[in-house]
Amino acid sequence: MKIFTAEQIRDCDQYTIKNEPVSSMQLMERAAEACVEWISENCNHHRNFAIFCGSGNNGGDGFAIARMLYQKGFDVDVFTNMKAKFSPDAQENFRHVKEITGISVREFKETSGYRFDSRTVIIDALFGTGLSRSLDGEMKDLVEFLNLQKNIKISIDLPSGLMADTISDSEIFMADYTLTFQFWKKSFLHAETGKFTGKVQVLDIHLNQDYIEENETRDFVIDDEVIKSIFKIRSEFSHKGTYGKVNIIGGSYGKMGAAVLSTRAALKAGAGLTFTIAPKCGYEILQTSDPEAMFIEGGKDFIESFHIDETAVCGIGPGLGTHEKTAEGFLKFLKSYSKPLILDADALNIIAQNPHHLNLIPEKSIITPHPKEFERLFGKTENSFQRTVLAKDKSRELKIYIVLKDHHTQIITPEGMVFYNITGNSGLAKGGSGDILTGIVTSFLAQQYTEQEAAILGVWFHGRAAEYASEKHSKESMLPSDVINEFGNVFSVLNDKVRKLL
Ligand SMILES: NC(=O)C1=CN([C@@H]2O[C@H](COP(=O)(O)OP(=O)(O)OC[C@H]3O[C@@H](n4cnc5c(N)ncnc54)[C@H](O)[C@@H]3O)[C@@H](O)[C@H]2O)[C@@H](O)CC1
Ligand SMILES: Nc1ncnc2c1ncn2[C@@H]1O[C@H](COP(=O)(O)OP(=O)(O)O)[C@@H](O)[C@H]1O
Ligand SMILES: [K+]
Repeated sequence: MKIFTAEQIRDCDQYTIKNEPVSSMQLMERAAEACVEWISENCNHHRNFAIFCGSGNNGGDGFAIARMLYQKGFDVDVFTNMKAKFSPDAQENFRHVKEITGISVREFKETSGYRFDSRTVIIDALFGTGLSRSLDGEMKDLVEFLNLQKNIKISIDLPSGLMADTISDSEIFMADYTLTFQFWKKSFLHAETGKFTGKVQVLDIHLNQDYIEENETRDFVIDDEVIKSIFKIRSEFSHKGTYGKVNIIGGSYGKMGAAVLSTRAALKAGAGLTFTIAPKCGYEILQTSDPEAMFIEGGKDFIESFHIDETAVCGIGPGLGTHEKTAEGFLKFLKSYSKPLILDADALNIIAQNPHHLNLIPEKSIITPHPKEFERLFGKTENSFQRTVLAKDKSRELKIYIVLKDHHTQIITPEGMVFYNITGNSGLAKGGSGDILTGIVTSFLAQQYTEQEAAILGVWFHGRAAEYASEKHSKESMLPSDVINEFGNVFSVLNDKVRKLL
């Protein structure tokens, strides 16, 4: 799914109005209907709604939602600034609300005296994509006050105060759910701003497909369509050679688990042949834990020699350690190797020891830093938006793919495209999760996916397996091994998605 800027979304609305054609009032009606449908399907314990409406079209949505919820039998109270200069569509919808005697309309300033009982849901329709500056005065106070209430809160399109594309220092409405129209907004996907949205639900309001297809963006969300276009069904006329050779290179005394997890992830993600290059101290551990993989000794307690089969795809770093002999061997290997690599963890920490080492990374390699590793490699940035900008510069400069790991991991391509992942959860916030990702991506690259495809599919796959694992074990208790055990279920669903049905 494309991520558009607030400006592009406004253009898309206008294009739809002109070319569908549909009146702007009808489009607002469609947006409000989509919200009310979601609310009535999902709100099982609440009958009262306190709806806060601004003067622009977001407020217009709020008035229309108020009317529709009332017609469905819910109790509705509307809060607004009755003397505001409303947009024409908001004015029209406000008029309809005033005609309904069962809906009480109050001034914003009456909010503090209102009884927010526990059955009341607060709906925020104050500002949407039209927000142009930080909230101040009455609106700031109002959002501050609403944020103190314990009630369930739903934002329409965007939490008020949040900009669609950038970070701001505004007071921002803290939603439990955000019902957003048609597209993910970039700010939902970054930590500093995404924390205000709660669970995001994208509602299709049928904006014009021609506009969506023809207008360019460099930012995308990895949705089912993207995954379906990448995933390839395994051919029956195939053999282990068809699915490539993987070399997982990692492990050191005390950190052999990382190599075990990475190797097992590569195996279970479908690679044809998997080898683990690890120090001798890990021989028995690896051969017992992952008997399907072959062991190659790379040192005694840590890896010193990186003798690699040129026909293999290499994932280097999990549990590798940064012993000076390991670093020496790794850097020597990098100097003589030109095929794309997957580099993670200590492989990145060794590279980060000297900025000149960055140029040793073979073109088209995939590096998978978490924010701290990214900072060690490329320096500090002010916030995560700036980090993405820097990652785009570095991807282009070094001609590599950067998998910037986060709650919404980003895959950044040398061409400047950013793919945001929306699978996964905080159950992955545990040592070992990243090692699995390295195994998956290495496995997919060996299976003849391109670098871009392997990174996108791998990150999505890792997150989806984590979702299945958390359903069974909870986010707290699930272990990286549980995530690996869900790979089969992810593949089953993937195969069903792309299989031709009779
Ligand atoms: N026809 C359309 O274009 C559609 C628009 N929709 C809704 O319309 C919204 C966008 O509507 P608008 O463009 O009217 O914008 P908003 O409703 O977000 O509000 C913008 C208004 O607030 C003012 N404003 C901006 N920042 C402010 C601040 N910090 N303090 C006080 N006032 C401020 C602006 O001058 C403008 O009058 C979307 O988010 C969506 O909810 C939907 O109804 C779908 C269809
Ligand atoms: N809160 C979270 N939500 C979604 N994914 C997460 C979260 N926390 C961690 N992850 C994912 O888990 C992995 C952690 O990787 P990393 O920090 O390298 O772990 P380790 O090196 O300990 O295995 C990354 O893929 C990251 O995106
Ligand atoms: K809003």
